[in-house]
Amino acid sequence: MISSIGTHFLNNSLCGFSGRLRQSQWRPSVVVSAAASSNGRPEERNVTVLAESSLKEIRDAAAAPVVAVSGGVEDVYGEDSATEDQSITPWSVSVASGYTLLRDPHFNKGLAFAEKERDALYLRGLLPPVTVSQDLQVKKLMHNIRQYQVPLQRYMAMMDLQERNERLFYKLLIDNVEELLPVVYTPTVGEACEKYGSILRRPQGLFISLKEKGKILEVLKNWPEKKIQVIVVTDGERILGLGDLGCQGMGIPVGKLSLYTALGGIRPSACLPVTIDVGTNNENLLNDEFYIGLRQRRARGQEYAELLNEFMSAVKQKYGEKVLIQFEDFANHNAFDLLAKYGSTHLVFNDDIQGTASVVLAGIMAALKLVGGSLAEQKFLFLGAGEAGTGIAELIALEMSKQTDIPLEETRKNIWLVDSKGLIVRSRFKTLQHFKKPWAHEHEPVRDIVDAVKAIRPTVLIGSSGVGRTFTKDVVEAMASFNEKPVIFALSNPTSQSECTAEEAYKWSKGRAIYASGSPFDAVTYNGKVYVSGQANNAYIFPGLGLGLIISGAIRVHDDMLLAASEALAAEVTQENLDKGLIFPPFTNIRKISSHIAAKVAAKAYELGLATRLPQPKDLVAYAESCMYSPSYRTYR
Ligand SMILES: NC(=O)C1=CN([C@@H]2O[C@H](COP(=O)(O)OP(=O)(O)OC[C@H]3O[C@@H](n4cnc5c(N)ncnc54)[C@H](OP(=O)(O)O)[C@@H]3O)[C@@H](O)[C@H]2O)C=CC1
Ligand SMILES: CC(=O)C(=O)O
Ligand SMILES: [Mg+2]
Repeated sequence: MISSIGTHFLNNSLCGFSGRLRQSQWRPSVVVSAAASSNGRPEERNVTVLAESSLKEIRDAAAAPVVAVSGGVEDVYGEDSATEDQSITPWSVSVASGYTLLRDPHFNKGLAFAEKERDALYLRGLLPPVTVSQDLQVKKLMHNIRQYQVPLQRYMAMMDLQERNERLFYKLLIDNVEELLPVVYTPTVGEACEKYGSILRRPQGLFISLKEKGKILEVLKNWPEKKIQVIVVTDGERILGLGDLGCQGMGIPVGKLSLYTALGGIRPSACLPVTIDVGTNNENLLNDEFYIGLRQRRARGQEYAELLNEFMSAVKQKYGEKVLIQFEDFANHNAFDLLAKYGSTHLVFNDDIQGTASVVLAGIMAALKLVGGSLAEQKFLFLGAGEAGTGIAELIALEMSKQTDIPLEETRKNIWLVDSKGLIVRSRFKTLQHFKKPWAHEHEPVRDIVDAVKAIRPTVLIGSSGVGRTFTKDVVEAMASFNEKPVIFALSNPTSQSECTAEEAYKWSKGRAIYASGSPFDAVTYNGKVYVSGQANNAYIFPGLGLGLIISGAIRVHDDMLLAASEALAAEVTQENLDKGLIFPPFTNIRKISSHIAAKVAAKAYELGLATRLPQPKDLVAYAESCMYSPSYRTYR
């Protein structure tokens, strides 16, 4: 009898292989199995699962004559076939039962192991007598987490759970998404990254530093999972609005990928968080004895480009063409170039540029139902002209152009941006970074945001500067002076960097603002009325977008997919939401929303000829739903 825990590994296994093979030529990814012997105890037997690429080598080697040096039966370890001066691998055979099973986060169920499972899997005595349901475990954990007053303690409790019992972690997160999103994601993940060195217990994700140059493919092979579908990678240089956190940025890919699973239904084992460590220019970290990254200033230029290139090539070699690589929180001087460079060779997506654009466009589409008028009739002003600002601006201009047939160069003229030097105008053209140049319109220089608001008279004001409290009372009052319903997005994260709070937006606009923020704010009561603000965060988009790319087998990301995602998200905003002033649907329905986004994105991939999973499923929403990971416990034989 083979333990069910091992069976899924067995499908592709190469049982009983014998042959001569150098140790370095093969590497089993998993060694698992329990087979009952006559006395009913598990008999350890090795079953190896080999990477596809290794199979040919193995078959070739198997065909070669066998020369065993130490006698005995030829075995699957290669031990017998190694010469005495060759080193061999001390394979450890683990049986996923008993004590080991309780410590395996993929299979552990804690007190939810049923009586039969406790017998079959040698758990008797290792657990107290009570058997509980997963729902009761969720209830207990929520009770425990609510006891922590400090958000970082809640974050650590969640990370501990993820390391202890993965399915329970995802069930908890999915069932309590509104309450726990701010714990595993912004704002708390920001604080976690700042203190990552001190709070780190077990490293999560894959760290690839300059030390691994020339060996990145080998490093990827160290990751225990082989079938990766989504990678979120950062180099830690622009973590939220907190700046350069170096290697400690790992909290971001880990957090984003937990949302890929919880909100988008991507299997956890298919997700790989990566931090590329090329040093940090953060003096505090360089002088911090607990800092976990390379203690050197950031590599730039060729050294940086070569490491990234090696990473991108290794990923494609190891996981194939269809692995989605999400760039996250790179500084803008690298982000745009990486997206341009790898956009034509890999399935890449920059969340800060593209995901943010898609979510904000969705929010604007919904806001227009409250404000009235078409997209092309709006005038936009941004504070912040980096990845988020120019990414959103470009997608809005594209959508306007599609809606009106007016050329893109013309629709861009409805959109103005302010950076740290003031309004982006034609006279600054020569000195502007390339991504700002399309926005350099004719206008006299304007230094401050408040003056820019008065000069441009936007209907929509968007904060993407990473600097908190920059939408002052004067700014919001100016917006409210010429807009019946001023639309204000304060996108910067975490909460400390928000351009203005929800309370400030409602109070200073006398309750007339339509407001959304990157990090969540509690409902606000103003003049006896309760205002609920939406969360304008790319977390609405990337999980569904990623699911859509995966289920269609897309090989490239296209702007039209971002527009499709925006439309799908905007369509989920109900009249009831709008009546409360909400321009985003509640996160409680996010898995349903993600399946709709995925379906629209996949449909677009098929339409554009970028899908490889054929034939196209008839009902893409139902197909997307059927592909989503469920965190409910499985029954073990
Ligand atoms: N809600 C969401 O989903 C998302 C939110 N964000 C948030 O947006 C913020 C910015 O991110 P990103 O665009 O990637 O960052 P970038 O560094 O690419 O861009 C920041 C921009 O803000 C400008 N800026 C900085 N300080 C000021 C200031 N005092 N006054 C005016 N402009 C200023 C910079 O000007 P200059 O170019 O002159 O230096 C730059 O143009 C971050 O806080 C991030 O967390 C990002 C992605 C998604
Ligand atoms: C949300 C996000 O991606 C950011 O703040 O960078
Ligand atoms: Mg980001």
